[in-house]
This record gives sequence, structure tokens and C-alpha cells, in this order.
Amino acid sequence: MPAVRLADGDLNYLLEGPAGAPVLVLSNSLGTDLHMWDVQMPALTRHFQVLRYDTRGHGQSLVTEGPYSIEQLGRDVLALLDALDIAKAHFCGLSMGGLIGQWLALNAPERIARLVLCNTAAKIGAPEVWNPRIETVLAGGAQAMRDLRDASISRWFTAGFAAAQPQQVEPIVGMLAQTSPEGYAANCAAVRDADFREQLADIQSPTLIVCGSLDPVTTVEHGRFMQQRIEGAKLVEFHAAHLSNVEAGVAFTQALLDFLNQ
Ligand SMILES: O=C(O)CC1=CCC(=O)O1
Repeated sequence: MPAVRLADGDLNYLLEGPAGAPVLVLSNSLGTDLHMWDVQMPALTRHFQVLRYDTRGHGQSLVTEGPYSIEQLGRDVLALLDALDIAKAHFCGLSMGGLIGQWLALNAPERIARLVLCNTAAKIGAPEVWNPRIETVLAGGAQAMRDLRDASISRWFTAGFAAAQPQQVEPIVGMLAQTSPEGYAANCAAVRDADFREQLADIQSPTLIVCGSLDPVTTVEHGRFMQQRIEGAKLVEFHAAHLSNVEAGVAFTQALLDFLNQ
């Protein structure tokens, strides 16, 4: 797979779709990789050059010493755009990817055309959630990553979807088992430390907020909080848990296309 050389390692990416089409960047959630977007790709690449990448600490990308920060992960995206000579792009991020999207829209607004914030919040969870998880994976390594499986499935998918669609669920949870414990812990710290609640009103990019009505992590209320503060933001809600792009696949992709093609 292609990679861009950063100062401290290689960032893995895929760029697919017709040359000359507008660029859409897709940013993964914690414990997944760029293949979390596979279900969206056939439809999106009819309209866009889709640039998806493995966030630092995930997939085939560099794993450097943690803790990371959302600013660091946002600067990785800017380095990726610079390396590929992309001046401006649409950005769609889910959960941690949505935190990266908020940082980019606030700190590099000239690079972001339209912004899609999926299953995310201005602040996700509390240190009491993140610190024990960080300690557990750093102490337990690969086995601890495998042990996250059941709890992760129950946050990421509704019970009905997980039971009915194992062929969709298994590849995603497989990404978690493949994630470096050090990378995962470093990204948990980035999520723990991010808080955009006081800055949301400064976001100027046209914004779509996507929520899962059964998301136990980043709730519809978190989505409405963002919508109330980002001028003109639209909100759509799907019957889904945290990974709404997988669980509500077709409807999610259509909402994304409707918004980006406006
Ligand atoms: O804890 C989870 O697995 C859900 C989550 C929080 C941030 C993120 O990207 O995913």
C-alpha cells in the first residue's frame, strides 16, 4: 500500500476514484483502520477521489511513542494532504476521526471544504473511562487487545445487527485485534485529552453531523450539542450504534453523498 513519509515514520493511505474529482478524506475510529470504510467505497468513488488513511498507531501506519494528541493526528492529515499536493478536501471522520475533523476545521479551515462529523462529540468520555483502558492494554499487550472484543462489539453495533450480520462485524473487530496496544493506548490518550466544547462556534465549514440513535458512546445529545454551536450544521440520525457507517451502510453513504454534492 502507498505511504507518505512523515518525520517519524510512514503514514499508510489509499487514494481511489477518478483523477480530477474533488477529494474526500475519510478518518477512522479508535481501534479500526482505513478498511472500516470499505462499504462506502463503491458509491463514493463514483463522485470523489477518496483518500483514506490509517491514523497513526493503527493499521499499517507508524506507531510512535505515546501519548498522542488530536493536534498531532490533525497535523498528520495536513502532512498527507501536502505530500499529495491536495490544497483543499472534504473531510469525514468517525468518533476519533471526528475529533480530528474538528481540529482541522478550527486550525486549518482553508484546507477543509465540507465537514462530516460522525458518531463523535466535542468531548468523548472522561479520564475515568480512558485511564484504566490505557493501563490495561499497556500491561496486557496483544491479549488485552483481544480481550476488548466483546465490550467493543457492544459499543460499536446493536445486539441485533451483531447477531444478524457477523460477516460485517467480524472484519471490523478483527481490526481491533490487529491494532498495536501501544498505538491504541496512545490514541486513547488523544481522545481523552481533546475538548472542543468552547471552540465549536468558530467552525465555519458547512457541517453535517451523523448520529446513531443507539450509540452508547457519542449520543444523539452529543450530536445536538455540536449542531447547536456550529452555525448552519445539519444533523441526521440512523438506527445504529457507534459504527453507523457499517450498521446503516447504504443510508449513511446516501446522506454523505447528498451533503457533499450540494
Ligand atoms: O471506545 C470505543 O471503542 C468507541 C470510541 C471512542 C473514540 C473512538 O474513536 O471510538
